[in-house]
Amino acid sequence: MSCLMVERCGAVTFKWSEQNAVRVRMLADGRLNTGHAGVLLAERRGSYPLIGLRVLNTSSQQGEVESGTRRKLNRLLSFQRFFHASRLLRGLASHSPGSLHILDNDYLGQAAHMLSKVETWNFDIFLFDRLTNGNSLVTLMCHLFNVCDLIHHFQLDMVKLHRFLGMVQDDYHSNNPYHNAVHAADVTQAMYCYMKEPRLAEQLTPLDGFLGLMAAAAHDVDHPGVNQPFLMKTRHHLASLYQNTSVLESHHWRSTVGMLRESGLLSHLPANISQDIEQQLGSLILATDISRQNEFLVTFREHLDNQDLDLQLASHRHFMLQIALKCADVCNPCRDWELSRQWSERVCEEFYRQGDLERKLNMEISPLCDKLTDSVPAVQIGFISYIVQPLFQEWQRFTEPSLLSQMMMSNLHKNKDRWSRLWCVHAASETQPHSEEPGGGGGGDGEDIS
Ligand SMILES: Nc1ncnc2c1ncn2[C@@H]1O[C@@H]2COP(=O)(O)O[C@H]2[C@H]1O
Repeated sequence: MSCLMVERCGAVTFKWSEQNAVRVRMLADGRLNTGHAGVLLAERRGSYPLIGLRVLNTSSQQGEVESGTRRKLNRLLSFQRFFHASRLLRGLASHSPGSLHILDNDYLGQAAHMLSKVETWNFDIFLFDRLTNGNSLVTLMCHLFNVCDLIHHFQLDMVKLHRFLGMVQDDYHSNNPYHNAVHAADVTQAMYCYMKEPRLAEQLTPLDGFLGLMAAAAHDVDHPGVNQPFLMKTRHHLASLYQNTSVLESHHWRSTVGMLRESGLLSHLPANISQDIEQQLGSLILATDISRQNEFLVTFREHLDNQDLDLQLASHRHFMLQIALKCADVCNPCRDWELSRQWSERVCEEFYRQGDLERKLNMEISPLCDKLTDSVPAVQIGFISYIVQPLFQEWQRFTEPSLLSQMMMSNLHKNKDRWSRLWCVHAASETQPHSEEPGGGGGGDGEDIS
């Protein structure tokens, strides 16, 4: 028992202890300088380029940036790769098949108990992540693939599946407060709940189930923790690669395709099938671009008004998978308050970090990213009002309405009221008479939210 505890603590310590973190970072920097990691990682990920954040020299107005900041920026997008490589070199890959063995039986028992209720809306993904020692995404996906009979249906090789899921989980940045593997697991759990909605479940094929879960798990992989406008204004090479259009989503998709090919997960399928899967995954992941919210909402509303959704048509099922994934991606305000509040704080923390970076670089601070003026309650009220509520109103109509969608709407209203009360308290405590009005949403992406 004590031996197990030491190993378990060791695993956690490796991830979080500042001392070890510094060591890993120094290793990362060393490799960055010698270029060894570039070689090593290029071998591991042949399909897409190593990311280096080139925010420097973007504008003469920005002036000189001190070298410490320069180093930090270089790390912003590449650290995960170096971190992962260093773990591989030391045989510490978190997704090794035996990784759960270092957990107490007690923890495993509780995690298994949670999985037996995976379709419940108050599933606590933060607790599940702790119980699985940070392996929530891999553990959840393996479980869902089993219960949906996808392993048997697609004759998947379990080793390859585990390897693929491990790569996906590891390529999320654990130092992002919001866009990390726990968010991916949360979206996957929500997606599963939505695919279980009677109106959808009756019609979905195994391929739909496979695509829905895979897209949810991978939809934000390798997210750098800053948004598209930031990548554009800093002239990041991904922005030029994807011509300033769905830059992050395109990267999430192409990264997923790279990992699929590298793991060989679909290599036993005919080429036309695996190509179709890659394309459909792309269409699903690209639909999560929040700047396309209005486009999807209008089409969804039209279908509902005309009552012309025919879920026996593959194209209509695909559209509903896109909508379900979009709902899952922004469903955190529909969760119970305690879960919802944590996501709200995390997403705002990520916005504020971007804002702090922009301030440091003498750049204009992006909407919602200024911790001095954009309070969490104000950001939440705007996001709920302009993004979440309009989408979930239509989703509720689609489900005719189901118990789940009624519960989500009830949570949404309660959470909005609670943020409104908190906003009043916050506004009253502000000394300046011109405290901000609640508004905006969606992470300052300049999205169309009319
Ligand atoms: N609780 C929240 N408050 C504000 N914005 C959010 C919240 N949850 C999600 N978002 C935004 O919704 C966006 C959905 O797409 P992204 O993952 O690119 O980035 C996400 C965030 O910018």
